[in-house]
Amino acid sequence: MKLCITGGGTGGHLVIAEALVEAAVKEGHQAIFIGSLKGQDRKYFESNSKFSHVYFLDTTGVVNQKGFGKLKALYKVFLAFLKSRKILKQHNIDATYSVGGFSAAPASFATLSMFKPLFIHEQNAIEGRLNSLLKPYAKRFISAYDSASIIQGYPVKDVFFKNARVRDELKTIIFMGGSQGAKAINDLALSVAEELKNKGIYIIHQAGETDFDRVKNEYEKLGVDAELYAFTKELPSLITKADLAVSRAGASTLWELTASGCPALYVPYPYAAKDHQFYNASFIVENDLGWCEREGEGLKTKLLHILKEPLKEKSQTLLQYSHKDVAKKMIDDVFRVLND
Ligand SMILES: CC(=O)N[C@H]1[C@@H](OP(=O)(O)OP(=O)(O)OC[C@H]2O[C@@H](n3ccc(=O)[nH]c3=O)[C@H](O)[C@@H]2O)O[C@H](CO)[C@@H](O)[C@@H]1O
Repeated sequence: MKLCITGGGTGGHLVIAEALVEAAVKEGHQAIFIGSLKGQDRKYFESNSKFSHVYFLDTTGVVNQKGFGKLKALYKVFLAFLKSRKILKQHNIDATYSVGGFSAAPASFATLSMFKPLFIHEQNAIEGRLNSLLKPYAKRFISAYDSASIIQGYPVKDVFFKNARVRDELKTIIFMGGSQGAKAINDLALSVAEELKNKGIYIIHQAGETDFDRVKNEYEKLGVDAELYAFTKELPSLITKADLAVSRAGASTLWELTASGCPALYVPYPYAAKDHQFYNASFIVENDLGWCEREGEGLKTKLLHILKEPLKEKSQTLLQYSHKDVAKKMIDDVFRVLND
């Protein structure tokens, strides 16, 4: 089977594309990638991936544009749609899996225009605009937050399950800002760094590329020896080391922490479309698996309170909420649909 995987923009979409291509290749299939020149698509797949071919088309987001900008963005999508049709034909693609984000639009529409099946993975608790638009025409709509989804669970990498463990005692804390870093989480970490040091709690901190130097300087001024990263491919092993996380509620990170059994305080990105990060974290709070607090004055107090909370029960229960082999199930499902 020859698949096209499309979409991206941020790490949260791209890790799903990565999980899918890895599962596809493992099952003896081939996959190409169609993404955008904008966003993080090239950083993830340009020089190192399991895709047989990768294409980065000239597209930008449409929904956030106004007036002439919107027309220009739509025209770019149209040109990329024509290009995608050529690419899909050239590779004789059987089906397309969209992982969402604006860069998914051209290849998704091209797939439908060629009467090939389109599969969609929605990462978030609130549907993205493009995903909602395409949903009625898709063969499948897979989401960890939808009880009607034919496949349950989130396609988390195996490594998180392999190294999962029950957290009992708070020795190490990890601060994570998602694929782009988060200033609010960086500021929170710095505001409690001395207290953590005094309690003997070791700090791991993924600060993002743009704020990295400032955060490094601040830790130096405070005399706190934190293990600091801008962006790191070592996140799975860092999460394994941690007993508690303070994190944005990006869907991939949230399900990775869940699979790992690491309880977390989620601080949703306040400007996420339709506040989806808050809703991503809602099930964590509703099921007493962790905590969620919006940015603002109460955040530091909340974290200091959580430092005294027991972790074991939450950690144990988190492990029961994870589903293994979801990416493989998604690929097997495409194969089944094509051979029905
Ligand atoms: C600001 C925004 O709109 N963010 C969205 C984006 O988040 P974002 O791109 O931050 O995505 P997630 O938190 O879902 O995933 C980030 C991924 O990058 C990995 N990682 C991160 C940092 C690092 O240094 N190294 C590393 O490997 C994480 O392990 C994870 O696999 O996509 C998610 C999935 O659609 C959404 O839920 C988020 O709301």
